[in-house]
Amino acid sequence: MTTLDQVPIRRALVSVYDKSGLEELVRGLHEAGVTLVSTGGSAALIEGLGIPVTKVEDLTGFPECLDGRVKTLHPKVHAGILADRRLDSHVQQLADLGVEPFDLVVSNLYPFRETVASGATPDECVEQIDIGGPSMVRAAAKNHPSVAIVTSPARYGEVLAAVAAGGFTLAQRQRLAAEAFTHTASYDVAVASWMGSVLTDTSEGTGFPAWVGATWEKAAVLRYGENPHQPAALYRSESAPGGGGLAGAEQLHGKEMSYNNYVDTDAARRAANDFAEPAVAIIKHANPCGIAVGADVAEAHRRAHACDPVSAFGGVIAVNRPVSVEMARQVAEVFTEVIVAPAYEEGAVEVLQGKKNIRILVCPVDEHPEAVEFRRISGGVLLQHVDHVDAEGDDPSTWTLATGEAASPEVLADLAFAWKACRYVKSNAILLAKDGASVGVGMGQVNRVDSCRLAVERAGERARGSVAASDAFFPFEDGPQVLIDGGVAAIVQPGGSVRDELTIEACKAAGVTMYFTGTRHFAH
Ligand SMILES: NC(=O)c1ncn([C@@H]2O[C@H](COP(=O)(O)O)[C@@H](O)[C@H]2O)c1NC=O
Repeated sequence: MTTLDQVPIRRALVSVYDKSGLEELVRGLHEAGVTLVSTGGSAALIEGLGIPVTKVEDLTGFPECLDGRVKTLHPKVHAGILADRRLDSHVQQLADLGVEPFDLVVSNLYPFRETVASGATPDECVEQIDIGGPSMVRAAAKNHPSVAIVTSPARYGEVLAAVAAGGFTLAQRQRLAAEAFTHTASYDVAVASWMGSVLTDTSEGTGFPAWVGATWEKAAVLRYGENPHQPAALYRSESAPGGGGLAGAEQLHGKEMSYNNYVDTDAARRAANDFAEPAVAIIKHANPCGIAVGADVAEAHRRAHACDPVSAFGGVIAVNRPVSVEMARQVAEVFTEVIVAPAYEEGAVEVLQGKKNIRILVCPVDEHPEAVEFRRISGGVLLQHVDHVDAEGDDPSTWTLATGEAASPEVLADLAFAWKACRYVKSNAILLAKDGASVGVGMGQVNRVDSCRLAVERAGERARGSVAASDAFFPFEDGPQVLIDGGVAAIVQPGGSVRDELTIEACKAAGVTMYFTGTRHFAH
């Protein structure tokens, strides 16, 4: 079979919902002598420009009908798109049938995602499921050896350049075809996801639909992955609520973000953004080495940093309010890999830019944080609801006093802070806090007593009079005993061990208050 490298563009089918850039495109096509065929709204726009255009209904002899549900779904259109002009038999059949071939199809689809996001009714959403558009796009993409398909207004400049150059090359048509199938595949995933979870419940009451699809668009190739021998890239979710999140953050300064920077920054944002008051989290290797709230961000940062200044070196900082100049000055004193904030007050970025290497990111606090998280395992993926604050058992008024005197409002506030903060620490997690700031963190140990030792050791003298939170129950009294010996005044933990009595006895003997939350906050 012969290969058609360049196919001159003489006849184009135009049917676009997004009409941006259409005027320049059709003017350019017309000036280059390209014949235009088009659907209702697109044809009206072209006609309005004084450019000759054949309406699809005049081509087919069949009116657009059913409120636009049937426009291009006609053999005269689809035979013109699908004829493989490398085959004499196809060329002959077109001639016999009196069908003229198309060299170019320009189409983009009804705004289904946007309609769903607007809170439209199911009927309105269904009406925005494009049928004729994807059929044309897929047909032209399949037949890329003969036809060029363009789905993005961003490509219109290339179309005009190709027309002038004698047509798209085969390699260009292949790339456009791949882009077109991405366009329709991503569209269909959005439709199928909505149908299987919003329109109807395919989860059989479990809350997890029978099928889950997601589409991701390459945003950047990273220098490398977790280690230099691992190639890596960043892909952006095409269905993320608001389309933002960390993957959509704007970088104002500094070296390119690395794979590990993204992982740590994600952990940092998650920790800082869950607090209502000004909060700062400093993360190393996905664990907080300091987390604190304050009257303002500068105070929160000072206190978070003070938790473990040694580990904060080379850390990633997230803050849930605009960075002030005062905070920027403090941050600039310490080697910091990344700072991420919803905004920067005037002058703050300039102060931070004094440090050549710090990566400065702007990323709004997510209005609708993702409710479900995925974790890949070999051959599959695990889904779970994100462990957001306000889980049952997070409100101190629901806690049970297991032993000791009821905590004063100040101590209770510290316990509530510690309980909230410890969920951002990898298990087994023990977090010591005082006055709304962590003072010692024991993370990621394979037994809870070692996490207690680590937290107390890191807190040093500050352990005395602090409060402790444990992300899960104590299986034995050895862990709590370490905390008691370190001078901890009160403990909060889920409770629920068969040996809770031993832990209660140890606290009682030391006069230490202990609350049970009934909720666990493992983070693996
Ligand atoms: N039904 C059809 O035959 C049909 N053919 C093309 N469309 C869509 O109609 C839109 C363009 O319509 P108009 O040119 O009338 O503004 C495009 O988004 C295109 O994908 C159709 N609409 C829906 O399925």
